[in-house]
Amino acid sequence: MSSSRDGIQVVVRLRPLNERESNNTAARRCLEVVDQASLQYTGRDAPANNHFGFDRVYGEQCTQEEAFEGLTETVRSVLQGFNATIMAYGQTGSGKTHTLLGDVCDRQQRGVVPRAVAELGRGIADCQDDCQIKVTLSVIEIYNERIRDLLDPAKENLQVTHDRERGIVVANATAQPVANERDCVELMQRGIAARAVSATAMNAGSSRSHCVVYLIVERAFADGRIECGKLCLVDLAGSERQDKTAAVGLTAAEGSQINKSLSALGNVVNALTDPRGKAHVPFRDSKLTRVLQDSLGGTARTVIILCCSPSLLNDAETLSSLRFGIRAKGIQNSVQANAVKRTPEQLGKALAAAQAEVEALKQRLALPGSGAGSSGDTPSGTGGLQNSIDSSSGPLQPGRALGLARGVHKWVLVGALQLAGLVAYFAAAELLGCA
Ligand SMILES: Nc1ncnc2c1ncn2[C@@H]1O[C@H](COP(=O)(O)OP(=O)(O)OP(=O)(O)O)[C@@H](O)[C@H]1O
Repeated sequence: MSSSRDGIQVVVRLRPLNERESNNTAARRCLEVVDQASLQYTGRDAPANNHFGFDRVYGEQCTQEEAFEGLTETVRSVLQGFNATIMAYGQTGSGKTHTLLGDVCDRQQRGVVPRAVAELGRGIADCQDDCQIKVTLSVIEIYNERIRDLLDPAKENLQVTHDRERGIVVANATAQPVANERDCVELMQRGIAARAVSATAMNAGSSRSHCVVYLIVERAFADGRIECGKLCLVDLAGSERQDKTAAVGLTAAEGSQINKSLSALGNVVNALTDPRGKAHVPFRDSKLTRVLQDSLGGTARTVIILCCSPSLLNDAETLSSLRFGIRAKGIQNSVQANAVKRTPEQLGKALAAAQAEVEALKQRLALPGSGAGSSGDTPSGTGGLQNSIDSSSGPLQPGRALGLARGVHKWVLVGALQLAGLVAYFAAAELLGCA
């Protein structure tokens, strides 16, 4: 299966100053947009080079529609069997939930998630392939290191597993089939309403959990193949300083869990971009990083939306988000489509074909004069493989050329035999459901 090395895309979105920030006498700004792909940090403790470049920078006047425009290709790739992740990152109150969800019922104000649902709907309508398409929706939250199913909140300690056809998944999370955009939006609203939210001094509707919406698209073809793509939309809880949020009791405890999982995320990003390479990547240090394992350094197309406050009151947090984003931009994913799932009939056919190949190769190895069964002093054994070696190897001595070809011929045949055996093994294992 082919894959391409793709850097994680990082875009920045500035939110407008809020009332408290614009009323504050010290309400100066810490960020200036320079152009569509860069900005300047003008806050305190500015680094020597205070220009930061990203894949795209959206200023305070950016509409929800504009914020989504650059994401359509990523969303549509799910219809070709890719995994894609769109994740909002930033301090508390910086606009993550506004960007990802917005006002789900308002066409102007709806955010990335409902727009992605609509985009998938358009992609399905445009699809020319002869296939049946099924879309399922799951909504989960990671709250205090436990994964809760927001479509069935009684399920509250779900586990993360790896699945061959879909990559990293939350096992046993409700995956509700959805027939149209309206179904999907209604269900999403139900899930989001069950999410843990509290009021803090920084945000009246502060999310106390990381929320992940999964849209899984399965395309079943007439020949039995099933292609599966997964769109993972992540609204992270925001990092917060207890002195600023004025959180106490449960809200403070939640804040410390949020910070802990975000620092695990930072550690994963640091390990993946360690210039010395080969660092251990601590994905298992938190549920959040485990859920994001195929999005960070894995096979998914990933876009991070850095949400930032441009107010000087939040300069330290904004600078920290910019630094996180620059680091994350250095992560390389090996983007590749998911494994195609096959029906038992198809697997049976693959198994029979592999067995036939094994038999044919065994017979060929046993044939006198094949040049592969013995140490190779038979005069023939000059198949297509040898011809290609002879012609590509230049003016070799005849004896040497023949010896080399015989050796290679033997090992290629043995290798092919082993490969065919492996194909047969995996086909049988998958057929029996134990792969
Ligand atoms: N681009 C924007 N335009 C207008 N209002 C915005 C924008 N971004 C955020 N807001 C407003 O700012 C407030 C905080 O935003 P939001 O709840 O999205 O922050 P958050 O980053 O999700 O915070 P938390 O991490 O605490 O959940 C909300 O009232 C939201 O409507």
